Amino acid sequence: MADFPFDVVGFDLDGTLLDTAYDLGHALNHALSLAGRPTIPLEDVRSLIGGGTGQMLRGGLMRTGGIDEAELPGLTEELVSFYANNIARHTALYPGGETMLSDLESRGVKIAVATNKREALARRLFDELGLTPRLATIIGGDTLGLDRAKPKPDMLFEMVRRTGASRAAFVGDTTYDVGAAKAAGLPVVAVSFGFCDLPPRELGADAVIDHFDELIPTLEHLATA
Ligand SMILES: O=C(O)COP(=O)(O)O
Ligand SMILES: [Mg+2]
Repeated sequence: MADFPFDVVGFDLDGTLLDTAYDLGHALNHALSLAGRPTIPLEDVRSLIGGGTGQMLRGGLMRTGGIDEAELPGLTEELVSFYANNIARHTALYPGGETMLSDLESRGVKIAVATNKREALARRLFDELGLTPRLATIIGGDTLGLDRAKPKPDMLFEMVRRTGASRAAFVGDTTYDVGAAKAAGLPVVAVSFGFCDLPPRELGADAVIDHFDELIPTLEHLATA
């Protein structure tokens, strides 16, 4: 259908397209154990996801006694390597994700990803889930340099450039996503089922959806509003 208002829809990864909380939490707790810290419950891990692996580890260490800057680089690598080897044990698309992606594809819309996760981890995860061939581009938090990660707009400008989008929208779950999209001048939809670092309706998105079934009608509505 050529009349869909957007030719590219970009997605955040963690807490938006994929529920990664269990596998990320498992990796964080592995790193905390190596540091002699207590583990933290999965429910508490969710609020630490969105700023990238380094931020999640810092948050976990803060909650369990504080950060020792000297041990941070080594622990980060331990976390990343454990996560890479256990990346898709319990990770899956959120409900309705498969249908929503097919519906966008059938309208000729390109699907892109801009995540603060390291690009190599994102690629590995999408490869394991068989989703990589469906993605026009994958931009990670380190792709342009960590200083240009969301909430800076750079990753979304790069997404538009790489996909040749004439009209793009973005979908995310945190202030990092909404901040980046707004700074890049893109309409943004927040998902209330993600890791949301603020109550979803306070994220400042142009619309909030509670299920992926709502995404296509919401984007159509946004384009005419
Ligand atoms: O790994 C993270 O903490 C963030 O990743 P996201 O940008 O896909 O939410
Ligand atoms: Mg996210």
